[in-house]
Order: sequence, then C-alpha cells, then structure tokens
Amino acid sequence: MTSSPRLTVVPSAGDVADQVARRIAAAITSNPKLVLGLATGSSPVATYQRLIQLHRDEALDFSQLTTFNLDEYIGLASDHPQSFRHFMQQQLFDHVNIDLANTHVPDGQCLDIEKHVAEYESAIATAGGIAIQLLGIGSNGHIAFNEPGSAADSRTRQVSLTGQTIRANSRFFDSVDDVPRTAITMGIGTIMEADQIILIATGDVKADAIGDAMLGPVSPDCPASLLRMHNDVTFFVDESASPKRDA
Ligand SMILES: O=P(O)(O)OC[C@H]1O[C@](O)(CO)[C@@H](O)[C@@H]1O
Repeated sequence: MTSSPRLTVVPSAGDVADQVARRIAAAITSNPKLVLGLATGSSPVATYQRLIQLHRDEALDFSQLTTFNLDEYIGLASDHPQSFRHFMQQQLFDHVNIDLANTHVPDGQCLDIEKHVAEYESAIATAGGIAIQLLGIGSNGHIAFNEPGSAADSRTRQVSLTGQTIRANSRFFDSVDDVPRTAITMGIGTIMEADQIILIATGDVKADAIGDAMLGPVSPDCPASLLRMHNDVTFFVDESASPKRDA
C-alpha cells in the first residue's frame, strides 16, 4: 500500500533545521536510549548544528544514544577528510556527549565487505532497530547511496555510484577523479524498517526530486518515491525545494 508522506514546508533551510532538531531532541528526551539513523551530505549539517546548540544550551543528553549512519565511501580511511566517519566526527560527534562506541558508520576499508554488511545489519537488529532515520535526497532521487534502479527490498551492500552523484559530490574533493566510485550503503529495505523516517531537502536543486518522490510513480527509478510505502515519513523542505507541480 502506498501513502502520501507528510510534507512540511517552511520558509528557510534554517527553519527546516530547527524543526527537525526539535523533533529529534524531543524523541531523545522521551527515550534517552534512542536508536537514531544519521545521514551525511550538506542537507543535515544545519540540523546537527541545532542539536549541538541544544546539547550546550539545554543539556540535551546524547550519552545513551546509539547511532547508525547510512553509508560510507569504499577505500577512504575513517580519518580521511571526505570519509563519512570523519564528517560525523566534525559535524556532530566531537561536539556532544555521545559514546563513540555506540556510533556506527560502515567501514570503507573493511577487508571483507560481505561479512561487514551482514554484521552491520545484525548490529541494527541487535540494537532493536532504528527509531528515527534521517535522510537527505540526491537530485536524481537517491537516498543514502541507493541510486535509481535500487530495489525496494535491497539491504546494506556495496554499490557503484552514478556519474551524476560522482559529479555532485566532487564539490567536496580536490577533483572529480578523487571521488570514490563505490560505496557501502544501507539498502532501501533496511531504511524502510525504521519506525519513522525524516527526509530533509533544501534549495531549488532538490525541487524536482521532491516532486518525483511525492507525486511521481512509486518506482525504483526514483528511490525516494519508494518511501511512500512507509507509513511514517515526513519530508521537511524549505520553500525553494517544495514541489513545483500538481499531483
Ligand atoms: O545533502 P546533499 O549534499 O545535497 O546530498 C544529498 C544526498 O547525497 C548524498 O550525499 C550521497 O551522494 C547523500 O548522503 C545525501 O542524502
């Protein structure tokens, strides 16, 4: 069965960050042992800044939290400036009282990827599953590194990145040649098992992807459209990323 994700449109990217951070903070306050799914990319950065602020100003307590990140580039060491582990340290973990032992990011340098991804899935299950999963969206509708064509029941696995994603992410690297071509990503099936999903999109470059995800066919051609098969999804977008077409 498909449903419409709730769409919350607010004036600015800062308002998106405020609302999402408040929602996450409320969930942590009511359950300090929350299992949170985290995302990288530019979309969640402002939300992480608000969470850090809430930790400093209102003593938001991260000490019992468990986190699982969506993805990681294959081949990058955890301390590589563009690795997603490094991103998470810089953008959130180094600034709050989280126990790093309870933070999980796929290991881009693991020697046995099959074994690693199976263990990643098991670790999520052992933690009791993800309560809230935070997502960004690529301009081609990808979620995590699930590119168009990814199956609705896909699990954590190795994937190849599309040229579009490589070009989009090259802004973080010295050159496009430095962007890894493969990654480990949670699957769409893995993401769909979260109790609640929050997708963040800001800026007009995301408007078409949000339109396709919310109003287009539910299809692996737009991985984010598959979220419409989940019963608790909210898209938080600023005005410029809101869909510009009618259903
Ligand atoms: O938030 P950004 O930087 O626009 O990226 C969008 C999406 O692309 C990725 O960075 C992967 O390419 C995702 O992690 C993210 O959700």
